[in-house]
Amino acid sequence: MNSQLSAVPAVSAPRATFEIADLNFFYGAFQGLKNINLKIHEKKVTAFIGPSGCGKSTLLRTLNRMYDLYPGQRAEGQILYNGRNILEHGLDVNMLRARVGMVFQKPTPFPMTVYENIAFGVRLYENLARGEMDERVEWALNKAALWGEVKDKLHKSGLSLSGGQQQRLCIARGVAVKPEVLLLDEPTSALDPISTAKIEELISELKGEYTIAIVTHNMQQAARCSDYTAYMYLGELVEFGETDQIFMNPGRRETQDYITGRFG
Ligand SMILES: Nc1ncnc2c1ncn2[C@@H]1O[C@H](COP(=O)(O)OP(=O)(O)OP(=O)(O)O)[C@@H](O)[C@H]1O
Repeated sequence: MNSQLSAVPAVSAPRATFEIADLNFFYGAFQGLKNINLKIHEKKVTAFIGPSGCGKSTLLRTLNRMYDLYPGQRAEGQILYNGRNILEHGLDVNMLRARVGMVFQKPTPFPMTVYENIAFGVRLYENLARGEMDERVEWALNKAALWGEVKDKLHKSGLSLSGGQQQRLCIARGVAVKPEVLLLDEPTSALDPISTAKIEELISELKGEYTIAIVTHNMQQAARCSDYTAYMYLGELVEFGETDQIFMNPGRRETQDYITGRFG
């Protein structure tokens, strides 16, 4: 008998891109997030779900300190990103936002050409020769599954594209600076079903290379696109786990009520 043990592949825990510990967030005197503890896993999609006003966008906006732009908003606690607490004073927020890109609910192309929408952000961080910039623009538009539709319109205004194309242009703009993380805040809520399907396909493709966090109101979208799901309610994280488990076998009654539409 062959006594040699067959090789068992090692199952390693996924690496966390962000480790959020005891995070509290305040809009002036109002507390928008309460003691959040959560890991966002590397090269996976994490969906934030929960009823309106529960703090999903607030949580997303802490991950690249977008809230810094608004007076009176502040975060306390710790968000470790590559071993560093990004909530610390003195952090270079521009560098953070280059590593952690964001796409908003409403497509927000700059009032510039398709080409410039992408080149503009790249120029903030890199000094590329014209040919290299052309390559980067094509690469980013390909990543966002948009190149075929716009390659003959590179010098037309980004605002002349359809809503779904504009949103993919915003994703291309985010990807062009080669971030590590993409934060998507309800990226398809303003789009028709065909554009929504394209963005969902894109999310599945991008997750091989990027850590993605997505806020969505669409339960099917969370179930289709994400690997992990966080259910939030009134500023608290109620339940977090693998998406299959959260949807098929939630541990908390509140989570089940929400995902089955019995909430409220
Ligand atoms: N600028 C602000 N000033 C004060 N309170 C705010 C501000 N933005 C959000 N809030 C409050 O913080 C809480 C969380 O809001 P947030 O936008 O994160 O919720 P959400 O879960 O993303 O909601 P929705 O699904 O409706 O977008 C809400 O009670 C909201 O009213």
